[in-house]
Amino acid sequence: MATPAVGAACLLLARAAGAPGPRRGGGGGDQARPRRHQRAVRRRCVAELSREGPAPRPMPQLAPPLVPGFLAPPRDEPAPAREPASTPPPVPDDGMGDLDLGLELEEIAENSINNTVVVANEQDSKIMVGKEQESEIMVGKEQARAKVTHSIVFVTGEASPYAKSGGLGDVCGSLPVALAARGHRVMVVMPRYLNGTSDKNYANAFYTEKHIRVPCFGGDHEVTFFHEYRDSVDWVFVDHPSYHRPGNLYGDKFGAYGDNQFRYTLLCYAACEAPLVLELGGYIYGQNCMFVVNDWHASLVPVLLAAKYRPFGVYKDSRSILVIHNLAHQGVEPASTYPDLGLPPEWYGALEWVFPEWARRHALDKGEAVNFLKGAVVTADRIVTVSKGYSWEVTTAEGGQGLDELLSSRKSVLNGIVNGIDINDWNPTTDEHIPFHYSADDLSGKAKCKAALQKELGLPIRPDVPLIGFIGRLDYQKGIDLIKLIMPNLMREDIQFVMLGSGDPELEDWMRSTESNFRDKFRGWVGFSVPVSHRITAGCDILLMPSRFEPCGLNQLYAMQYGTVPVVHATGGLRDTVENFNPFGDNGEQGTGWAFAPLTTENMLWTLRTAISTYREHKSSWQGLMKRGMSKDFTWDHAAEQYEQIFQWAFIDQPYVR
Ligand SMILES: Nc1ncnc2c1ncn2[C@@H]1O[C@H](COP(=O)(O)OP(=O)(O)O[C@H]2O[C@H](CO)[C@@H](O)[C@H](O)[C@H]2O)[C@@H](O)[C@H]1O
Ligand SMILES: OC[C@H]1O[C@H](O[C@H]2[C@H](O)[C@@H](O)[C@@H](O[C@H]3[C@H](O)[C@@H](O)[C@@H](O)O[C@@H]3CO)O[C@@H]2CO)[C@H](O)[C@@H](O)[C@@H]1O
Repeated sequence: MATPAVGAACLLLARAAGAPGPRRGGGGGDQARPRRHQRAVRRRCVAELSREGPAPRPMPQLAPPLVPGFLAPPRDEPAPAREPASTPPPVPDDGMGDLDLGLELEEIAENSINNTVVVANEQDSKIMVGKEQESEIMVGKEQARAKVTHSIVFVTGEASPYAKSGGLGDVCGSLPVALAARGHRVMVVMPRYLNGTSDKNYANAFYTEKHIRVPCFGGDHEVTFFHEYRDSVDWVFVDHPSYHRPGNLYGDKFGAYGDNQFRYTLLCYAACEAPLVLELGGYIYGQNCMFVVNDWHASLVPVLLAAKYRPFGVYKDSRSILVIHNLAHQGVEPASTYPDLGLPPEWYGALEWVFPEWARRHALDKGEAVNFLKGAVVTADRIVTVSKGYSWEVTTAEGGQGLDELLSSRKSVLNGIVNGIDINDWNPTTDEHIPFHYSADDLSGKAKCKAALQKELGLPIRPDVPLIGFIGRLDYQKGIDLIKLIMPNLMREDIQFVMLGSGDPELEDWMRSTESNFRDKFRGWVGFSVPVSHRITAGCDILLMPSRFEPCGLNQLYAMQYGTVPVVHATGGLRDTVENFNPFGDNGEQGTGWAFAPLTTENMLWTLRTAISTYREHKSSWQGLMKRGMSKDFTWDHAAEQYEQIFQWAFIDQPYVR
């Protein structure tokens, strides 16, 4: 396996336009120090590594005795009071089999290799995974099982329904459930955000009585763990006062929180400890885990595994996979913050990031920074992007946001897997947020959803007018400024347009003013509302997504599932998932929407007009587009199977070590 040396990864990496930068003075502080320091410690490190290391920690057993994590406080310390629980926490399925079915723990242990349970055949598979799960995913379809199961630890800044700011929350809320349904033992570690709007979402999570002290940012910071077992997944919530604040997950109206680096450093340390210290359903997860680290918030995990655990013999048999949902957010802060992270000085090179001269703020700015995501690109055992198209784009100067050279150097371990959708949440035959249900066989409910949406929004109720929708974060990525440019032209057409989004305040204001200028045609719903997003997806005829780049995109998948025809910029996951309409295909009409390129206002307008005239003048073609989209299988099971292949490859290779 290509495991680039950290030193070799100290490239001078250009920051592409739009890539995140340090918020304080272009690197700030004493910027020369880390590099000098790094050279000195690298020399020291070589000497140290050639000496005999400390005695390895005992490997954990399948059953207790437990191996406490490094950061667990001494056992005689008083534990904080247990949060009163109205009902006892449910007993999780340990993923190791239902002992009532006749298997003894020892027998399972004998069958296990590296803590993975090898399933010989379908019959065994039913036994080994224990209780049959009543997941709704299984409705109408037998649940497929993994051939080899693992202990999987997802680490993420958000997971639906607990906390969601966008697509990352959707994926981390449903992929773990899909993997658990296939027989894996799955834990998700994320912050316990309180004092925002989501407190009630954590109501069933109970205090575990475990607390650890994280040595970083000049002190020992106590974090505690809460736990909920739901949908066969162990949802673990890391609790710390810095996660308890009004505003959204990552910032408030003044911008991103200044201490995000601290908040997600805590999360990463806690995630490394959780499998060692938490007895969930009576068992720890132990040291043979598959860490799935998502985006920059979780990116310190593979660095910690390599720098702070493996040198002491811990997590030697674990592997880590970095899942890149969006390269636009990398967690970049001034180089002077490196000592705050509690990492050995010699690991500075793994996170080192140097801005090109043009991106520096003043003549004395050396552009030195630390970059969390880069640290994971260097140290993760494998890398996954959320579509195949994006896995190529990130290796190009245009799409790599400054990490393209490094990602190219890791091509042999880089794959793309298109996201799935949670059909328990996003299903027009059962959706609890929409007023009428429908399917490809009977679309009458969709027409009723459209009328209900028009009524709800105060638009004229007209069945034949094309209703176009947009849903998304109001961010440069999503190309809303281009929608803004075509709006005067579009408003001359006999159409209706509804936008749901929040983010950039200028775009929010533009949505409000466009609504007041075109009261019979345009609605701008400023804010974040999951129910409204469902009703727009069901009620619209067309969904517009002119994203500049889109690692995967979920709204176009939801749209197709709901018979809403997507019109998208052919980029990343949008190009991978939306098939261009072709009225003259080999077997008749083909395609599920329109994917246009290049991304220009003329092209977008022209494509939208083509879609509008197809809607108006070619009703049967339109029905074909709707039905082909609705018949696509975007369920998570397919993606989950592909993730299993990545797990297998990761375990075949040696883990990252220096
Ligand atoms: N105002 C609002 N109200 C209610 N719901 C709203 C909303 N704004 C957005 N949403 C919801 O947030 C999600 C957005 O998901 P996307 O995948 O389209 O984009 P996002 O850029 O957030 O995700 C990133 O991660 C995902 C997951 O990997 C990738 O698909 C994507 O390309 C990448 O940019 C959808 O569920 C959408 O309905
Ligand atoms: O699910 C939606 C996206 O959520 C994540 O993106 C967030 C990002 O990780 C946060 O750091 C933050 O981004 C701020 C950025 O750090 C800051 O420099 C400035 O540009 O403002 C940004 C917005 O506050 O918020 C992002 C969500 O808005 C996740 O990483 C993405 O993959 C998801 O697309």
